[in-house]
Amino acid sequence: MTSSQTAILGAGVMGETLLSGLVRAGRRVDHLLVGEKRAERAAELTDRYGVAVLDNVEAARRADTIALVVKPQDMADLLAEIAPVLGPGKLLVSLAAGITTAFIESCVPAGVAVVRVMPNTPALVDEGMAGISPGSSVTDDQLAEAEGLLASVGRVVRIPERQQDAVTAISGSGPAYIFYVVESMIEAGVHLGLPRTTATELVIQTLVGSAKMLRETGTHPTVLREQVTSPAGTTAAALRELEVHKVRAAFLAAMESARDRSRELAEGS
Ligand SMILES: NC(=O)C1=CN([C@@H]2O[C@H](COP(=O)(O)OP(=O)(O)OC[C@H]3O[C@@H](n4cnc5c(N)ncnc54)[C@H](O)[C@@H]3O)[C@@H](O)[C@H]2O)C=CC1
Ligand SMILES: O=C(O)[C@@H]1CCC=N1
Repeated sequence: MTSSQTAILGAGVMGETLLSGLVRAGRRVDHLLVGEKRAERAAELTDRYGVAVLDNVEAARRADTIALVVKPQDMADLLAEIAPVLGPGKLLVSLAAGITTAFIESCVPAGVAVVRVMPNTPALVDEGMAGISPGSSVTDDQLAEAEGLLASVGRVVRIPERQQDAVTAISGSGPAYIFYVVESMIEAGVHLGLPRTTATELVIQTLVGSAKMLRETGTHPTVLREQVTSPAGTTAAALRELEVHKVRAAFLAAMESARDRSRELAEGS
């Protein structure tokens, strides 16, 4: 376990997800620092984890690895604030959608290592999926350090940075699409007359079971779907309606839109 200090600047949903994962993974709380603009949120995190909350500049000065977990729109101001205490040897790990390593490098002194990551919220239960890409001056050890932060809360894949907007659209935003499908199926169950608690249990266990089949059998989803679809049966009737309502096309359009929005965030809008 590393003995160096890690700072998390911006401790909202994703910042706390990373913080809690590092704590669960056995990272010593006195090796973790938090910078958080909202005082009441900072107090909440100190209460919950016993972690020290400092101002951003002090946290960035003390830490070797600095996770940037503010909204993309807040990134330029945060970098301007901490740039004076950055220099070679510091590692910045950005979790922000859209923001490129080139942009971050342009805001900080030369020689600062920058790694771009796109995580997702299932990291909260150690089932996260993260895509990770190094900037222009990252050593193997620094990339491994950044990878280790995310590996403590799930899986990590190294990807070329040009794929980050697509990764954001698929796995970064992905849990929201799954939760949306789950909500829709529960509502449908209620519509069909099931008690809400029953519908909820049926849908969640079906989701978990299906996910486990995908992972454990390694069978292609098309084959698994065909196995459920009896000739002239109930599933075929349902799938025909999904095709009529262009659900597959809607998923493609939705993810293209997320990819495009990630690109726009890079331009500060
Ligand atoms: N929520 C998610 O599922 C995912 C979020 N992300 C990325 O993580 C980043 C954060 O997103 P969320 O946690 O959802 O947003 P959030 O709004 O919950 O958290 C952002 C936090 O940053 C704090 N903050 C803002 N400016 C600050 C500053 N200058 N210094 C210190 N703290 C500051 C805010 O008070 C807030 O607590 C975004 O860039 C987003 O693109 C990436 C993948 C998934
Ligand atoms: O919605 C967003 O912009 C962030 C990035 C990926 C998931 N949540």
